[in-house]
Amino acid sequence: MAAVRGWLFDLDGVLTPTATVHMHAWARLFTPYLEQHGAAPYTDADYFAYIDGKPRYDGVRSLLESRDIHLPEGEVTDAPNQPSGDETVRGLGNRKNAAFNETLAEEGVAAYPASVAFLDAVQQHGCLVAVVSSSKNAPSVLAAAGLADRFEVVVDGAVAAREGLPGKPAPDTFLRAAEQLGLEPGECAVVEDAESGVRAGAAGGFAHVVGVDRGVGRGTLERLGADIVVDELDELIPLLTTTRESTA
Ligand SMILES: O=P(O)(O)OC[C@H]1O[C@@H](O)[C@H](O)[C@@H](O)[C@@H]1O
Repeated sequence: MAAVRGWLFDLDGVLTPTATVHMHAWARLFTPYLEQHGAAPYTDADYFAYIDGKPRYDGVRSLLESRDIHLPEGEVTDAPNQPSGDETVRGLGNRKNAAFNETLAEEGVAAYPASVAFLDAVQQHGCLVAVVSSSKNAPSVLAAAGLADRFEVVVDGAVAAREGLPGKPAPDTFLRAAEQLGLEPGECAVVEDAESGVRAGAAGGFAHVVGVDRGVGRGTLERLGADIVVDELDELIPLLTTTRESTA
């Protein structure tokens, strides 16, 4: 860890507890939808396997494919409340997003204290930091959590769409963040809680992939490529002790 000069953090589930907000919003979409369509019921395991960490419409498509349901893509402007039978992938994604924003506005966001402690520590050790999130809501979540000014670089879902970067599990968004920090992938560590995110980190040739176990499970995170798994990020602070010398 001493040679790491840049930390590339996922947001939802790593810095803020918003993976849970996303998870509930997806359940609000898919529980009634799958029931109405006579498909196998939606479970939390579906979220981890098919949706977690992926860009919004990739998550919709991936879950529907698991039930052998194939819908037209539609347009980003498709209404969230399309009538039954006329739904599109994008309309369903927009329905989930409305549910997400409703909860965010009602409940607000407080960052994980241990993650903020780790962020403080890596910055004190002279490392550069970026957020790499599939979410187009990343800027509003960062602002709500009081973290908007803490990162040199933010590569979120909107940046990825604008630049045509494939989303996680492809490594491209992490690689772009390293490039924007002016660092090689081998000088950066990726921090992720989602299966798709750990896969992306493992595919990118980074110095370390840190898994944060928020429900996926230590064994799965390790199998997919995490070389360290923690329950909370402040467990890593003692490993940073020599970083300042090596980056000076
Ligand atoms: O719909 P958004 O906010 O652009 O986010 C897409 C995805 O963003 C990821 O960060 C979350 O882990 C996923 O659960 C979410 O579905």
